[in-house]
Amino acid sequence: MKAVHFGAGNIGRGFIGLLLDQSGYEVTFVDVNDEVITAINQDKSYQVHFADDTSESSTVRHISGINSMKDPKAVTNAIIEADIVTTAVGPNILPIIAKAVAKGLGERIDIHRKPLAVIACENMIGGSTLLKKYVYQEIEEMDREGFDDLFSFPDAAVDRIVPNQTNENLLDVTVEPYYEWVVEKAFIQGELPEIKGITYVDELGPYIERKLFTVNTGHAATAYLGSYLGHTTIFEALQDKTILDMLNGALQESGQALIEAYGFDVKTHEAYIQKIISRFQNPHISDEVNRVARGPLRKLGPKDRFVRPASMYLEFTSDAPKYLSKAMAAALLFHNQADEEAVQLQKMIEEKGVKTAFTEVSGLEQDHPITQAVISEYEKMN
Ligand SMILES: NC(=O)c1ccc[n+]([C@@H]2O[C@H](COP(=O)([O-])OP(=O)(O)OC[C@H]3O[C@@H](n4cnc5c(N)ncnc54)[C@H](O)[C@@H]3O)[C@@H](O)[C@H]2O)c1
Ligand SMILES: O=P(O)(O)OC[C@@H](O)[C@@H](O)[C@H](O)[C@H](O)CO
Repeated sequence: MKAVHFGAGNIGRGFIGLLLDQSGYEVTFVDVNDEVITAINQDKSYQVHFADDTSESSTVRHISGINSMKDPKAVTNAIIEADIVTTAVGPNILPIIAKAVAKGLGERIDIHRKPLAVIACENMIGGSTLLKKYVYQEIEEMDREGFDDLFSFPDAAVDRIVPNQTNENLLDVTVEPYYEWVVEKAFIQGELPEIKGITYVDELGPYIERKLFTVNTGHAATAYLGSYLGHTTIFEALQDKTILDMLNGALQESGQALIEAYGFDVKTHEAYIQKIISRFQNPHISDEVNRVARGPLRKLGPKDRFVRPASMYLEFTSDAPKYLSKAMAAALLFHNQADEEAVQLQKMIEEKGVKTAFTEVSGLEQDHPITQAVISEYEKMN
């Protein structure tokens, strides 16, 4: 069996590539990082190390790489032969890879009619659905029916902390042992891909929102508050009791919103929260605040990890959530010259004022209770 995976980065190598290899797939990584692709083709294997007391590792073999900038035809050919296509490139890159996916699927359909699932493994709601939208923008109207018959874009939730890192061997990657990969099976054409570690569900909504609004809400809150208070790593930030308390507060707020929306069991959800906090406190992982805080414009967006759970919270209470608001204020105070979105956000704040900048990014009105709470926290913190 053959898999094409876009994005040979942290999650690509440390999670999706590993599980595909363990499930018997030959994995072709597609990336624009020439150093990584060259190393994949030279070494033909790499090690995934698990960050715990055991220090165990797993070898990923049967891999090859394509630099999509240098050899787009090879990407098309790989998609023609693929039994599954996956991505882990980041939400902003989906419109870019859509062209290559559309080309590959378009040529594939002329050659054979085997169904294919394309699964975007990104931290967002509806990642595969969005990729499908971009792919369909690249094809002729008359080709859509053929695509609908054969190709599915099941949405997914992926969870495994893989920090940025430098290792002696470029391709090796250290990951936390925990993982979860949930895929919506409803619209998959043909047989469900057999991949060790995937949980197929009928409806992804509760799973992706629980993951994004607990793991990523908590992670981002820790990162922005950590950055504000001068910490460098997530582990270090959580040694600070003020931040740990705020993290707990934010996860209680998003937790109440999730329990109200999806009827999760209160005790089970509390255990989920505590498990996640303990994952953030893994002493074997050094995860930089700047990685977790990356892309504040995306993270403050209407459907993302702060605004959406805060809005859900407000639906059943009369007050804006205090801790989520503090975390959003800290996001507005996030400075990192190496992060394009952070630079852009600070420029917006400087030019338009913080309130207008926040409303433009979050999609909330100026007089919305969440806007008011965030700006009031910002003024206290600035
Ligand atoms: N790292 C984690 O802990 C983690 C966990 C769960 C989900 N995710 C999600 O996985 C996705 C990837 O995150 P990551 O941490 O692996 O990032 P990363 O930066 O380590 O990897 C992204 C890779 O995509 C490649 N890329 C960029 N443009 C490309 C293009 N046009 N075509 C092909 N490849 C391209 C980059 O060169 C890089 O190798 C994101 O959506 C992230 O939210 C990350
Ligand atoms: O990847 P992002 O930028 O959406 O979020 C940063 C981290 O919170 C994220 O990568 C987590 O490590 C991951 O989602 C854990 O499953």
